Amino acid sequence: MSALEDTWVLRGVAPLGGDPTDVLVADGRIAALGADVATRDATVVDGHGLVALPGLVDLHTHLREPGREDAETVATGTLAAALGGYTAVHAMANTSPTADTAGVVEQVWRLGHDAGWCDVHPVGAVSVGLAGTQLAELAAMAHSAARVRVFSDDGQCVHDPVLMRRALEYVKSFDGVVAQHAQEPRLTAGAQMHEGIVSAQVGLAGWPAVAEEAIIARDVLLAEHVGSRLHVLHVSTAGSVDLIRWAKSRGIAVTAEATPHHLMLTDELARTYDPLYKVNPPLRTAEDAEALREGLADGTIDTVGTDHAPHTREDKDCEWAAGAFGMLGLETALAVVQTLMVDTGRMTWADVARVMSFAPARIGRIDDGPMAQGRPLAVGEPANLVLVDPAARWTVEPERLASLSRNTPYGGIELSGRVVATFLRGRPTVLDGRPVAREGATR
Ligand SMILES: NC(=O)N[C@@H](CC(=O)O)C(=O)O
Ligand SMILES: [Zn+2]
Ligand SMILES: [Zn+2]
Repeated sequence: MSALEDTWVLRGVAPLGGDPTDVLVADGRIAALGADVATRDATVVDGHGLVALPGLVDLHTHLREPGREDAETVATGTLAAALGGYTAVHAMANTSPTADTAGVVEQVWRLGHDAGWCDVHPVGAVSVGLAGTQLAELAAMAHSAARVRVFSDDGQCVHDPVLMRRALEYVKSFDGVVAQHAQEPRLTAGAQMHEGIVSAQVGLAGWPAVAEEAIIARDVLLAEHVGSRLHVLHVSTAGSVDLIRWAKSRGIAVTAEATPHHLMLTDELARTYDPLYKVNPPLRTAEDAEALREGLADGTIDTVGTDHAPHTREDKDCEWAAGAFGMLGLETALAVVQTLMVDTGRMTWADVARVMSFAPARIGRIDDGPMAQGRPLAVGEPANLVLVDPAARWTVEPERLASLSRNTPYGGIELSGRVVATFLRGRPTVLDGRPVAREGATR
């Protein structure tokens, strides 16, 4: 690569929404910050009016490869991630075969590396085949080339308390974390949507809030008992936020995630009977969504995770009960967060960097070493950056998304904030809102 290609000046950008400055990117790192940095041999990006954030990190992405390459591949999902401002994603283990061995996690890691859009950190399954009975080879995955630190049966709840306890104990030896999909299976058998007034009116089987809250209550106590790290995925109820607030006040090592869709959307959408709005956990009430926004703003909720869950048309263009659970998220997450939290004055851009980059990188233990993510925008740090135009307003058009699937719940909705550029260790993956393929990358 010539100097021209790997030296960049980002003119007049606002790091974390602060005072405008120039950023010099050279040799994959932030080489200088300040007014009028040298431009010789550099490509200049006019960044006036743009906010610079550390590259976003998702702790909760479904890439569907191996097994469901008709819904998403590592290449298409990570392209969607780059366009959404992400420089790293954690790929959930509910693939086919399950990512429950060193071999499968290394395969996913390598596919991500070869595609080159962003770093892919595989999540390892907690139990063999996500079956919830036998512990998977956690240490082998941790010590593989993929260096797995996050373990989850996401899609399924680790409902056996003994298995959950063993997993929490086991991951301590390599500073891992168990990420729980909190869903009591007996209380949610056959459930289709949130249990409440709307489910009664539309006649769909309900998924009660207590089915989530009971597992969170149990798991924070288990995490306290064994002195291990617990991460709660896709928190969806006001009661869950209260439980996590309580656990944190006791000093329990729990972190929690909210998804963009649980922050923005409610169970009223089930009245459409369109399975586009069918997701696990289900969209809840307006009061629950407000409690999540409050918890995100006050730090009870640590991260926004997309739970990007691509599904094919065949799995979504059907009646509600037959539809698959899940919705897309990578290309819209930052705009949803800006629209709900920044434009309303509830969060600053520094807060956005915290919940979408610093905290998820720290939880996943990828904030260290040459591949470090979620680092401050400072001289010497790896140049993982996203430039956002906060003044842009756009209407989500499902057909224009890079994901192989089309199941976004935001089609036709106007959001604010567009990703203009994404840099992965000094190399642009997105410029002018369009993908920039790396030479020799797989497609
Ligand atoms: N969220 C969903 O509704 N679906 C996810 C699984 C999960 O995150 O539980 C999927 O893999 O499709
Ligand atoms: Zn889940
Ligand atoms: Zn998920």
